[in-house]
Amino acid sequence: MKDSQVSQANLIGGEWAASSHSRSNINPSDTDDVIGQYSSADADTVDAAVAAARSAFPAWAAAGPQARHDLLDAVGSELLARKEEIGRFLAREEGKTVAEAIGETARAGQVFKFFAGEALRVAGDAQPSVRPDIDVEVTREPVGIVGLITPWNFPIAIPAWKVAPALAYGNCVVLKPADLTPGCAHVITELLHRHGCPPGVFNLVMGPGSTVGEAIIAHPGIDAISFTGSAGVGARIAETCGRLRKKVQVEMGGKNPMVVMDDADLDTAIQTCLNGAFFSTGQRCTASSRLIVQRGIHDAFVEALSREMTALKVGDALDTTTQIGPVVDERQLASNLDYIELARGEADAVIGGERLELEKPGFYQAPALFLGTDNGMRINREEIFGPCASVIEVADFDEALAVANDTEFGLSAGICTTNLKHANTFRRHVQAGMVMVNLPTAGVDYHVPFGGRKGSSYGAREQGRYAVEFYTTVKTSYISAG
Ligand SMILES: NC(=O)C1=CN([C@@H]2O[C@H](COP(=O)(O)OP(=O)(O)OC[C@H]3O[C@@H](n4cnc5c(N)ncnc54)[C@H](OP(=O)(O)O)[C@@H]3O)[C@@H](O)[C@H]2O)C=CC1
Ligand SMILES: O=C(O)CCC(=O)C(=O)O
Repeated sequence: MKDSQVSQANLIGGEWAASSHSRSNINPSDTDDVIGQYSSADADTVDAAVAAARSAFPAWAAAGPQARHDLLDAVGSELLARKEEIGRFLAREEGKTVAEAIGETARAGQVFKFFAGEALRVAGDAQPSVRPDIDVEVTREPVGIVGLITPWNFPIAIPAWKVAPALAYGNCVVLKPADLTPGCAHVITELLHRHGCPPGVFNLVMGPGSTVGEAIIAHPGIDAISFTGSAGVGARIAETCGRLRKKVQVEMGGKNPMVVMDDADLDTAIQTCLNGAFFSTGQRCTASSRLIVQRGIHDAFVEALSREMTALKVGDALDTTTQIGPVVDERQLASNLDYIELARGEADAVIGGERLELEKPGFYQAPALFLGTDNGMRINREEIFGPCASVIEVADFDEALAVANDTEFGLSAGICTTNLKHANTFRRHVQAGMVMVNLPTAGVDYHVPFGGRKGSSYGAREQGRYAVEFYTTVKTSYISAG
């Protein structure tokens, strides 16, 4: 145990509430480094959080835009001012590189600032009625109490992009972060608390999804659920919320295609694929896991990508020379290694993919490239969520587009090409919520909608001004002079 180890509590009704159970938060780059003990909530804690949120809701819903703006703006400013310190903490907790973690922290700060502005811009509609002497007004009201369930792979940005719009539009929040990475959500909680968030408006309940998450989903006092995570859990949550008549938004996995055409600039294609497939240790729902490469460029592409991939430095997330941090935990690493073993049977060849033993005890894996694969293989159907990508060779543009769309997912899709017709046709016909031309499939802006189609997403889009659709409900009023 190190000196920096802390003991962190949940926040219920504006009070820090330690539980009798806690969980050790472990650094995946160095499993001897215990970051702290984080309280584990239970169903009673969830009850208390929901009761606090319900009693705070009328005043917060009526608080008006200035108070909401000021709170979110203050949190955003502090995240930006402290992005390096908080970013290093994120790298230590989750394992992405310091540069990526500082970038993610800045993104969380920008998200809070963006929704501070949006709190001032909640607009309605005034329309004439089709009947004489009647006015119609369409206004937006908060949904109520929202339960937010977040994953470990963006431990500060995803809580930020759910919490900030929820509060901006006048909702009260119960947040359950991933049990692997509660520390970053705790940082946001501490900032909201210190910058004067009224008691009960925001509540933090840490602990496992199987107990705390389930209690949030089932709770009759929660009006809406926003979830990001695996496809299986997301689908079950959407079904349960449908049955319970709760508003729901689920963001799940991807099997994102990156098409490389013969006319692509090879350097652009290599940098785009390296980033999209392997950066952030491949632990992004937007990662490019299927590299669909046209025959004429295939051999040069494979040669250059293999060379660049094997040169990537895997190591301690806190070492600034590291390019690929560790996998988040032993379970995810074991799952990646199982897929790599499967690839040894399915693909013609596998480059990399070994477990690495480095100086510190951590969950290190060499990036893996699967060659000579086809789109029907399991490695090309299931989300792996590690630094692993397949190459699928195709004859022409039509085949590339058909392979890109032949998946149950539809989150992000990309194409590397210098041909405007290919770029435009791909943009129009690819079945994905986000399309990238000569850019990695991962790494998105904070002020525009984020989300997918088919098995990747269900419900209204997240982020940007489109977030208003999920976090508000519309009321249509008819007014006659009488
Ligand atoms: N789309 C994305 O961004 C992400 C996708 N994934 C995918 O999911 C796989 C597994 O990762 P994992 O972290 O286990 O993803 P999960 O879907 O299990 O976790 C996401 C969040 O949901 C919670 N949760 C889990 N089970 C339930 C439940 N029954 N009811 C309510 N909440 C629940 C988790 O809690 P807790 O973890 O605390 O128990 C966590 O907060 C990855 O390998 C990857 O394929 C994972 C993370 C992000
Ligand atoms: O690619 C990004 O910038 C965001 C990815 C993301 O939200 C996720 O992996 O959950």
